Amino acid sequence: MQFEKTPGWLDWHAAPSKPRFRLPAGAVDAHCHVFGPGAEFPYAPERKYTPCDAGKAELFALRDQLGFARNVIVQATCHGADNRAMVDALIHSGGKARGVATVRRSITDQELQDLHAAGVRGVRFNFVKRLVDFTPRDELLEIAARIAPLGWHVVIYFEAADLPELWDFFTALPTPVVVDHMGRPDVAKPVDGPEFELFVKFMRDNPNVWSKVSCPERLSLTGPKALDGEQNAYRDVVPFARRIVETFPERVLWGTDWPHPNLKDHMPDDGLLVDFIPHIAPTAELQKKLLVDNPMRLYWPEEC
Ligand SMILES: O=C(O)c1cc(C(=O)O)oc(=O)c1
Repeated sequence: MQFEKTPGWLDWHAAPSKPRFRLPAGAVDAHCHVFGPGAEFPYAPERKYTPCDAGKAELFALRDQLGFARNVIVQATCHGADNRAMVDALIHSGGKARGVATVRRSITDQELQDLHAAGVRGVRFNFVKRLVDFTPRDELLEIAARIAPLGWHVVIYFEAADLPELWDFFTALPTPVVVDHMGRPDVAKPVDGPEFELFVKFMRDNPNVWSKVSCPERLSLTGPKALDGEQNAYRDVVPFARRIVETFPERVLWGTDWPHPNLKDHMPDDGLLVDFIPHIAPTAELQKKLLVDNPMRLYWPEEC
C-alpha cells in the first residue's frame, strides 16, 4: 500500500552528529518509535497523521550512532492497536529492545502472552485529543487489570491542563504508571507555579508513578533548537526536567522520541538531543539512574 505523508511532515534528521556527552555503559533509549514501513506494516485507518517511514533498521543504526545499548519501542498512534511493526522490531533486535503496546479489550490472553514473549512490557493509554479518539475508562481499567499479573506497566500520555480531570483515573491504576514527556508542561509558566506543582504532587503522592523527562524539542518555546552544534538547546525546558530528575531520581526515564512525530518547525539533531541530558541530570550518579538503572528495572528486571 502507498501512503502519502501528512502535508508539512518533517522527516527525521538524516545525519545526526556523534554526541559529545558520553552515555554510561548500557544506556537505554526508553522512548522511541518505528513507523512502518507502510508497504510492509500499513498505517491504521483510524490514524490522525501519516508519517514518513522509519523502520527498525534505521532505529538500530541510530541506537549505535548515539551510543545506546538498548531501546524501548513505544507503539505510535499512527499504527493504532496493530502492534506488528513494533513487535517485528523487537523480534529483530537480538534482545536489545523491549516494547510498549496499544491493545483493545478484545485482545485474547494468548495474544497478550505472545506480546510478552516478543518483549512487550507495558500498554499505552493516550489522552491527547489530536492523536486518538476517546477510549472509555472502563475499557482501560479492564485492560490494566489484565496486564497487571504479567508484571507490565501503563504508559500515559496527556496534556498538563488535563491532569486534574484524569487524576482519579490515573491513581486507580493497579500497576506502575509511566508518564510520557513529563505530562507536557507549559514551560511559559513558572516551574514552581500551580500547574507544574500539581504534576510534582502527582509523583510525590503516588510512588508507583514514573516520568519520562523527554521531548524538550516538543515542549520548548524559546529554544535554542538542537541544530548546528548547539550545546545549550531548549534552555526553557531544563528547570522542569531537572526538577523531576533531582526530586525523583529513581523514577525517571529518558528517550529520544525518534522519529519525532508531528514536529512542526524543526527536526532536532538526535546527537545534540543526547547532549541535552547532562543539563537535566548533572551528576554521573543521576545519569546512571536515568539512563541505565531505572529503565533496566522496568524493562529488563530479570537482569537486575
Ligand atoms: O506529541 C506527539 O505528537 C506524539 C505522538 C506520538 C504517537 O503518535 O504515538 O507519540 C509521542 O510520543 C508523541
